[in-house]
Amino acid sequence: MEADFWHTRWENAQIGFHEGEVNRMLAAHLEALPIAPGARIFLPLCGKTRDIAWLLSKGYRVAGAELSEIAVQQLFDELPLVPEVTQEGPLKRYAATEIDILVGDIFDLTPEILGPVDAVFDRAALVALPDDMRRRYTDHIATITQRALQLLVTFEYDQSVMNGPPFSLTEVEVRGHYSARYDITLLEDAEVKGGLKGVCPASEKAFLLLPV
Ligand SMILES: C[S@@+](CC[C@H](N)C(=O)[O-])C[C@H]1O[C@@H](n2cnc3c(N)ncnc32)[C@H](O)[C@@H]1O
Repeated sequence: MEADFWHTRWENAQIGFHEGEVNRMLAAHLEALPIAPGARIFLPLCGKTRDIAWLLSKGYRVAGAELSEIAVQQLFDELPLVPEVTQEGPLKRYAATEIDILVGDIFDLTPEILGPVDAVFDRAALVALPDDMRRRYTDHIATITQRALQLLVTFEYDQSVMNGPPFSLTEVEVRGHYSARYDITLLEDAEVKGGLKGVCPASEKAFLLLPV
């Protein structure tokens, strides 16, 4: 997806992907992550997800990356927190106590700008990207996080019935992207109640990726 696609979605408040409450897979499986209290968790393509508020309330530190400044302004308004905003090369950093969100193209994010992270929570990030961007994205995530462990949430459905995003990913494709770098465990495979976008039978999967 091109940047304009996402900017337009945020400008027009077409954000059906936004859950408005903590993601069920995150709440169910956070305890499966071998991380210490206060760990720093990175949410790529974070939008204004309420997962951030939930993780902060559990005592974790949060980092995020998001293209849309509208999304990030709404995120801080809704937390509510007043950010300090600084420019870091092509990115902006919105920072407050225990939270840093880098605003701009995630492919401009470097390990130095991101800083060390202990885990990645990928919900609606890998599946938001078309096939030709996914290989670049998975390589980049592994690089900028120095192969931090991941909790990854994906959807699988008949792609001929509906167009993405979110795009359908099979377990084989997830393994194709990540098995050279991580041991992969399928934690849960659950039917999406009512179907994806209320129309398409789908399953939602949670994977734990531990660096090898
Ligand atoms: C499907 S939404 C998911 C948002 C969030 N993870 C959630 O669960 O609500 C994908 C988000 O990725 C952002 N995005 C898309 N391409 C991006 C890029 N290259 N760099 C940073 N963010 C990007 C979009 O603006 C959008 O907010």
